[in-house]
Amino acid sequence: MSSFLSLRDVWVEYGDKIVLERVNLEIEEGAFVSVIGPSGAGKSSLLRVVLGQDAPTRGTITLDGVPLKPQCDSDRGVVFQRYSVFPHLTVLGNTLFGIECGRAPLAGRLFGAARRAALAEAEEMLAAVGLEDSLHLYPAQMSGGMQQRLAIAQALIKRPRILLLDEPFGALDPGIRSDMHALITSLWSEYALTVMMVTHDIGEAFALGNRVLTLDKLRHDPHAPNRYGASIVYDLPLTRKAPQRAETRAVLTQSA
Ligand SMILES: Nc1ncnc2c1ncn2[C@@H]1O[C@H](COP(=O)(O)OP(=O)(O)OP(=O)(O)O)[C@@H](O)[C@H]1O
Repeated sequence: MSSFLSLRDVWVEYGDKIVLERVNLEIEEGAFVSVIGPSGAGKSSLLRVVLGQDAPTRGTITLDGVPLKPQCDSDRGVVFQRYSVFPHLTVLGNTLFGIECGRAPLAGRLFGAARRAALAEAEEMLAAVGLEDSLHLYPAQMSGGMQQRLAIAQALIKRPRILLLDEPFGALDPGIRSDMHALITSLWSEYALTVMMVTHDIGEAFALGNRVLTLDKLRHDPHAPNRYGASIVYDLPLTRKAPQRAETRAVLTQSA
């Protein structure tokens, strides 16, 4: 039986450069997987193939036993290090846009009762990330932490089953980072997410994940540095569990 997300013999190559080779990975639903490794090891490349932004050059990726489509879809949401929000839309507009794109792909706009329902949904999601008092602000009027909260709301509004995080807190100050750690832990449980997070911060990897993967090259050829790619060299299961819903409610209320 295949697990929730399954990578079998996945390779990522750019021309003659092998970035990832023979990546085999089984991820259970509800896991929080942190991915660490040296710069250039292929962490973001791994995330991109799971997101469907790039297709692996070899191998297969399945979600619930079904091959992943090589395109982004609502099963997968993503948050990058740099703000991926639209500067010309307010907080509410940014969040609503995600719903309208999904439900009215041609017009890009909902009307009447459908729009009112979408607004209520957007407001609820923004409350969950602690932005209920900032609905009418534009991104330029907000701190980096608030912009990342908005980016998380945008990713979650499509109700993805997998949340992909690429250095999501890398640009934030330490105090704000720890608030964001509490928030993401709460959302992991509250929305029953499977999370895959790339980070350079080993402390963050172990603090947030319940499984830590290290990507690195097992083989090096100093005369041909592109010849071998990285694979998973360590795969550490941790005993950390997603918090209970009652606990997350308390954190969400505090961070609001
Ligand atoms: N589109 C591309 N075309 C060619 N090479 C690429 C492309 N994308 C990534 N690479 C190369 O693949 C390698 C892995 O890049 P990737 O960004 O996945 O690594 P990373 O582990 O996330 O690095 P970092 O920690 O520095 O962000 C790098 O050598 C990079 O230059």
